[in-house]
Amino acid sequence: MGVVKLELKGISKAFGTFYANQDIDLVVESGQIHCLLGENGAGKSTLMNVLYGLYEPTAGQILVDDKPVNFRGPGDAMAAGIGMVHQHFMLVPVFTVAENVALGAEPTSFGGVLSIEETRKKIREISDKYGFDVDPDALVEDLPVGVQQRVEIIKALVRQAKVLILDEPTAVLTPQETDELLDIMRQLKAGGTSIVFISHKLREVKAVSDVITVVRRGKVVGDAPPTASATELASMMVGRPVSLSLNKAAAQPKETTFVVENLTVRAANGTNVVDGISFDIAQGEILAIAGVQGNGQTELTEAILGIQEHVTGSVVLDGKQLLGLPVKDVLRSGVGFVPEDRTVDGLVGPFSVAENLVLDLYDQAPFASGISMKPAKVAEHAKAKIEEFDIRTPSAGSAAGTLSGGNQQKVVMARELSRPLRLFIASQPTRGVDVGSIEFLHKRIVAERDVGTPVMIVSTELDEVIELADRIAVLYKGKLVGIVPAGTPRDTLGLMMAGVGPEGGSDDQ
Ligand SMILES: Nc1ncnc2c1ncn2[C@@H]1O[C@H](COP(=O)(O)OP(=O)(O)OP(=O)(O)O)[C@@H](O)[C@H]1O
Repeated sequence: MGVVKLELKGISKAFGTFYANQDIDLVVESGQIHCLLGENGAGKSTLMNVLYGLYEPTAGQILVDDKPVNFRGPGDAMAAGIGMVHQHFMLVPVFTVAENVALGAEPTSFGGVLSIEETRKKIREISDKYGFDVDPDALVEDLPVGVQQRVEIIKALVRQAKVLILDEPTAVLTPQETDELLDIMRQLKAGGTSIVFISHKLREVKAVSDVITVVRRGKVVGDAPPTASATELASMMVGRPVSLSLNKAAAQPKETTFVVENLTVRAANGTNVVDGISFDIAQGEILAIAGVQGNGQTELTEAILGIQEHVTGSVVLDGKQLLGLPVKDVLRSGVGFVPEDRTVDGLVGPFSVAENLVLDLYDQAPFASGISMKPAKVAEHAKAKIEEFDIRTPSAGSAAGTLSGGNQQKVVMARELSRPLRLFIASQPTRGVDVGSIEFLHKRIVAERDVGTPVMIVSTELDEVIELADRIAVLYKGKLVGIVPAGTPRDTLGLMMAGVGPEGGSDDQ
């Protein structure tokens, strides 16, 4: 027996005196894809954590098939037929798919522990039914992200989930993996599974949702049909009209001050993950590096920053060779850097928002004099940046790690864009950020260009590349397929991302 109807009634969740959810009513009908749409920090993940038994609500009730339930943990939620796939997967990399699926299965949740043999059989059944194409004997660490995500979905389905919560599942996927996931969601729905889907990408939301509930600042604003336009949805979630296109002025490039020549990064297995790359960026110009994730982007930016080993070639900024310098000296040369994974490299989670906003500057004027820090200056700076970048945080003293994903991203962007820069490098600058804040951050990046900073954007989002770039360099298997001007047709860029040069020749060997 599965869940037919799931109802949240008057759910509130407070952290201290701050209410992340306030009196939320939501009904998820059987076999529907129900989207939750809302700004960063609106309270979507918090609500899902309440529904999955991770947080106890401060007030309100959850009803499964009209009966009140009380979840004391995810085990209870699973037993009631609710499954959740988190953004950061909870898989053991060195185990096989079947071992991961069998792991931690609670006997009561589906009427008995499964043997590995039974688990493999079930995985095959589910995989065939929904077209998952997952091998139960594959090692998880060998699987692409998109397939690992399917393993998480299988885990939930083996535990007989009838309601599946997917919290920003496409944030980590390539465009092709995203299309495949949307297809899987449609198949699951056809099989009677309901899905609560969280995404900031309006195109996806409109493509798969049956109903869209918009939340703002912890409260439900209302429902919208998937036929609503992207602009309507955006303004409903933000509470003001949002412009979805940037309309930036043409670049006025000046002197070329950043030059990369023949940059090569050799991996432990002897292959070149970055293979003889050369490009330059002028002051007042944005070069976007496009490409499918995993084609050398991470290694390229890390090589420039001085984090990678086995790097050869040349990286010159303002006439100075950066290769071989410690990271600290690279940053002190005026390089602003937004890493692709903010939780690992961008923030110190237990530190406050205010401290994170001065991470590279805490020992310099005006935030320090001699060896003593000036807390009043740090607080003043935080107040200004929180306002300017619209960082939704209970206070400047809150630990950065407790902020919502999109707001953590805004902290990193605010910090890096708030000092005099000679070069700005941002990887996935708007990952997990809502449409209203994307509008702001994109304008801010263009403003940095317009004060004369060379800007390098690395993005797997073609929309973002097209929006921001003055020139576009496409990376494929560690090599540059070509550097083309802004305005190059999307189809040409798509082909280049698959390794086909701008003139039509294949760069694949
Ligand atoms: N464990 C926690 N402790 C304190 N505050 C928290 C905690 N978890 C969330 N919050 C606060 O609750 C608010 C809502 O966060 P939540 O993660 O639910 O937002 P969201 O809508 O999922 O945002 P995003 O789109 O950026 O992921 C945030 O302002 C955050 O600071």
